Amino acid sequence: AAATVGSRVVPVPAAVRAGGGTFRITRGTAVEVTRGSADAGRVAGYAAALLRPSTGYPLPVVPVPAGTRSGAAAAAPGAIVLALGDTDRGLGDEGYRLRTTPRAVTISARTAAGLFHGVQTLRQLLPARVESRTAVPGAAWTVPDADIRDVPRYAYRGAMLDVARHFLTVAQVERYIDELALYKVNTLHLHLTDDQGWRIAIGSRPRLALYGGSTGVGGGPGGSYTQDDYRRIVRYAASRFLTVVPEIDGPSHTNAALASYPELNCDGTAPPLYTGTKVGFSSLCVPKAETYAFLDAVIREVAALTPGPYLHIGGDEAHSTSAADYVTYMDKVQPIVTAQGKTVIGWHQLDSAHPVPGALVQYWGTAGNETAVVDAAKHGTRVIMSPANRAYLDMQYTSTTPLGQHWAGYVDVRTSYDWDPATFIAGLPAGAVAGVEAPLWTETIRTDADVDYMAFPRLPGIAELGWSPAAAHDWNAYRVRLAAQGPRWQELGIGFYRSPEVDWA
Ligand SMILES: CC1=[NH+][C@H]2[C@@H](O1)O[C@H](CO)[C@@H](O)[C@@H]2O
Repeated sequence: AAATVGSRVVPVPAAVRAGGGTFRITRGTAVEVTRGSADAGRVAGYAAALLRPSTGYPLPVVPVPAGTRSGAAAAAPGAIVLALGDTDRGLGDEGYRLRTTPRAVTISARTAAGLFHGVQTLRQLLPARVESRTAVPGAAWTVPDADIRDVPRYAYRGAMLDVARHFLTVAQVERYIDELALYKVNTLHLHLTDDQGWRIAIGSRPRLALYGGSTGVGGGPGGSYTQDDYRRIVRYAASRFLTVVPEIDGPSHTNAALASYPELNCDGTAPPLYTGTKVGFSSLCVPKAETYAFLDAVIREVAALTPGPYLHIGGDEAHSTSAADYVTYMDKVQPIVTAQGKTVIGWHQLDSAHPVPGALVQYWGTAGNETAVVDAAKHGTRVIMSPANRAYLDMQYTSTTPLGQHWAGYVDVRTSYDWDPATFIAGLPAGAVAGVEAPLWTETIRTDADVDYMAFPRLPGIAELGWSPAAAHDWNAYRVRLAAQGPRWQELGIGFYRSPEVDWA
C-alpha cells in the first residue's frame, strides 16, 4: 500500500498503511454519499462526472443515511462511499480518510472539502487513463490497497494568476482552477490590477475597466471581468473548494487607474495607457483625498463580490512613492479593507509600514536578511511564502527555456521543490508561516499552453510543500511521483515542460 500510494500521489499523503485489499470499479459500482449535505452531494456528483467518461460506467450517485454505510463492509457490493461525519476530529477542516476493501472505497471526512480532497487522491490512485473524456475499453479500474489518513500541513495553499499584464478569460481561469484542484490547492489569488490593465468592472468608476482594461503588455486587446464574470469565477472556485483572493495593487502598479481618472494623479493629468513591462514608475497621489475615495469605492465593491476572508492590497515596488508616503498610504488603505470585514494581505513590503492586527504579508524575496519580516512576524503578522527564486512560476526553468523571466534566477523543477517554507527565512518563527503560494506573472504568458508550460511540473511541488508533512520531503522520492503525473497531464491536455530532471513515464 505505502509503496504504491507513495509512488503515485502528489501531494504525498500524511499517513499510509495497508488497507483491506484492492478495489475494482465495475459497471455495478455506485457512488454512495451521506444524505443531507448538499455540498457532499455535489462532491459525489463531481466524482461520478470525473469517472463516468473513461470507465463508461453509469456510476449512479446514491444518497444514504449518515452512519449506515461508513464502514466499508456495510456498503453495497462495489461502492465508492463518501461519508461525511465527525468520527475523526483530527482530520480538521480539510483532511480525509481513504480506505479500500474488495467491496468498497470509503472516503470519510468532517467536511465536504475533505471529501473533495479524498476524491483527488482517489483519482491519482486510479490509472492515468481515468482522466480520459472518452471510454477506455478493457481497462481495469483498480484502486490499489490503501488505508490513508491525510491532513494538510498549512491552511493557506495558493496559486496566483496575474490577469493584468495579459488578460485571461473566465474560461482560462476556470481551466486553471481545475488543474489546481487536482493538487489540493485551496486559494486562488487574482492579481486584478496593474500598470498595464485594470481587469474588474467597478460600477461607480466605469472607466477603470472600459479604458484602463482596454489593453495589456504588448498592446493587445486587453479585457476585463464584468461583476457577473467575477461572481462566476468565485462560484467555480468554490465548487472546487478554492477561495478567491482579489488583489487591488497600490500605491504603485497603478498606471491603468491613473490613466483612467486624471484626479488620481498629483498633477491632475492622466498618463497614457502603458503596454511595456517596467515596474515601479507609477504612484497614486498619496496626499490627495480623491485617492481614498477611489480606494473606498473600489474596495467596497470588490469586497462585496468576494465571499472569502481576504483582500490583497499589493504594496510592491513603490519606487515612485516616498517612504513616508508609503506608510501614509498603508495606514489609510488597510482600515478601508478591514471596514469591509476583510483580512488584509500585502506583499511583504507592508512590513516597512504598520501592518494592522491580523494582516498577513506575502513574501516574494529570495531570503537575504529579512529582519522586517521576522520582526513583524514576532508581532503577529503571519507570512505566506512565495520566494521568487522558488515559487515564481514565471521564472524560466533554464537559460534556454522559451517563456518567463530570470531576474530571480533560473528555477528548475528541483529548485522549486527543494526548500522548506518553515525555515526559508532565517529566524522566522515556524508558527508565523500561514502557507505557500505560487504566483504566475504574465508579462510573457498569454495562452493556456503558456500557463501549463510554466505551471507544470512546478505547481504540484509547491502544492506538496503546502500540504505534505515536512518529514516526507524528499526530492528522489518526489521525482518518481512527479513522473507518474506525466501521463495524467497528457490525458488532461496539459502541455507540460518535460524537464530532464524527471524520468517521465
Ligand atoms: C510582487 C512582485 N512585484 C513584481 C515582482 O513580484 O516580479 C514580478 C515578475 O516576476 C512582476 O510581474 C511583479 O510586478
